[in-house]
Amino acid sequence: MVSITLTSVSVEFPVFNAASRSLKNRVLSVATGGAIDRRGDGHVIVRGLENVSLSLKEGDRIGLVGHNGAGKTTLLRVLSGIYRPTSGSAVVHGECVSLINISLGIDPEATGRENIKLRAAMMGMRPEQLREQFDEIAEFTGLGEFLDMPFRTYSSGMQLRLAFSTSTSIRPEILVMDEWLSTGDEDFKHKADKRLREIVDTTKILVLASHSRELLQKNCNRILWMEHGRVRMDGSADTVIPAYFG
Ligand SMILES: Nc1ncnc2c1ncn2[C@@H]1O[C@H](COP(=O)(O)OP(=O)(O)OP(=O)(O)O)[C@@H](O)[C@H]1O
Repeated sequence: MVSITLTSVSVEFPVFNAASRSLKNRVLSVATGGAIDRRGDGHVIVRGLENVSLSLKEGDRIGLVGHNGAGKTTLLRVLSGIYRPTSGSAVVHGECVSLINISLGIDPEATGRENIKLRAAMMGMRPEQLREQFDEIAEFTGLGEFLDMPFRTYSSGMQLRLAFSTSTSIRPEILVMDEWLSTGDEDFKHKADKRLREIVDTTKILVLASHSRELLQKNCNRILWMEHGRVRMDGSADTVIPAYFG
């Protein structure tokens, strides 16, 4: 059974060169950022997540919302094993793939074709699976002869096409992503939307951080509203989306 359980998870980032004297009077009345605190030893920390407990089960299509710095990326990183909680525990049952890093596995000097292989390998795709899917991935990029040019010669939209096409060729049980995947030119966006839909339909648990009401409405059935590293609201998309977007 695929599931994710977080119990009292906190993630703290020590900051060694903060102008700490000016932090004394910080109040949490501003919407952005996690809590800034000073530990007993005088060191300043930023709390990316504070005491988050969650249980995600099969069929959950979670949307993460919250202002800048609310803790969405930090939570995605905990779910995909990039960060370990400073305290508390995160237990993930199931194969989890995260699409939160557009530059994962990319070598700017290598060609597009080589980079498809590098990135696929970094995502854990097996060689025989890659051989089977390579032509389809290359075709989906729509990059034609540019696939034989070094990646550094690509525009940002072309880089995105390559990363998107490669990343979305796998079908994990748990998919953790943010909204970089939803950008690109109109032409590609249409193709990408359809591809995204297929992935969303086949994964058992989806966690998507986004500032786009439309994207969340289309893909999510449960929304977590993060604020200052805590969960402010957790409920159905119908309830939380109107509450957050106002
Ligand atoms: N490497 C780091 N060092 C110090 N503080 C960090 C680090 N990464 C994140 N933070 C802090 O943790 C808090 C949560 O950041 P996070 O990136 O999770 O926010 P977010 O909700 O993804 O924001 P956004 O919508 O802007 O992407 C912020 O206050 C941020 O300053």
